[in-house]
Amino acid sequence: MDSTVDSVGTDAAPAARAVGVWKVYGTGAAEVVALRDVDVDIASHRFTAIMGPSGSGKSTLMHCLAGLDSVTRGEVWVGGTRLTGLSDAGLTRLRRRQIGFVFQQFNLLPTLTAEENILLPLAIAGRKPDAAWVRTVVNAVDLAPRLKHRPAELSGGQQQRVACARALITRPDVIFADEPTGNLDSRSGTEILGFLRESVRRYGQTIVMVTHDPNAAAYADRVVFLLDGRIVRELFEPTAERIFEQLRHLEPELATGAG
Ligand SMILES: Nc1ncnc2c1ncn2[C@@H]1O[C@H](COP(=O)(O)OP(=O)(O)OP(=O)(O)O)[C@@H](O)[C@H]1O
Repeated sequence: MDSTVDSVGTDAAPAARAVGVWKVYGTGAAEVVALRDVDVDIASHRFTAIMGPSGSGKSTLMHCLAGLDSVTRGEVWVGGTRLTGLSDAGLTRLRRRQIGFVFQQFNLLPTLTAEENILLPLAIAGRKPDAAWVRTVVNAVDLAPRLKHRPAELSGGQQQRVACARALITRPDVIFADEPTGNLDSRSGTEILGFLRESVRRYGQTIVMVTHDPNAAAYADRVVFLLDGRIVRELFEPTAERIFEQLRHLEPELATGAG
């Protein structure tokens, strides 16, 4: 495990925060409380993983932190901006400028080349690419020979590397990665996790990743565990073994299966 980052504590202001966040879906008999009074600070220049059993609220928390979903009560901040209360246009602007996304399904535009996909967030924001930074990012994901290829001509791992480069190209306050290795074989998954880890260490990127996989979460500086909409534990400088141990307490059926 790369431990060049001193992962416990940082002087920088959090890159994102949830303060007393509740998320309730539906009403009456159909009501589901997905988040219950969640407080979390996402440290800047750190890699944070969110774990927990299915239905515990991981995706909901990520979507609320990223401004993709509204909260029922409480506040969400990204950088110095309070998301709660922003108009739809304001939220869209903030997502474009301050947030990057990596999805399980890659979500590349099929008609664009790898290079065009990578540069798309800059094009949408009307920003000129910084040639040196583009080169750095493309080399970091080892895609230089594939830039003119379309997604259908790339392997899953290569497509996810394009998606990572696209997320990094604007140097956002936070990159949110939703099961980024969920659709990849283990070798490609390891490459992606190595790249995410490196982007924190070398470029000071902030990353939040939802994952079910203890081996993936072990790349993070910190793992936050959700259960039934609440944050119940956290681990700093985690190992896969310690993460698995925590999950065994949260998921009794996993313990039975493992025993
Ligand atoms: N749009 C929605 N409408 C109603 N209920 C929802 C909606 N989205 C999520 N939920 C419910 O909120 C709870 C939390 O869901 P969420 O998807 O955040 O969990 P998760 O931990 O990401 O699960 P998984 O690991 O299975 O993806 C679940 O009970 C889920 O059924």
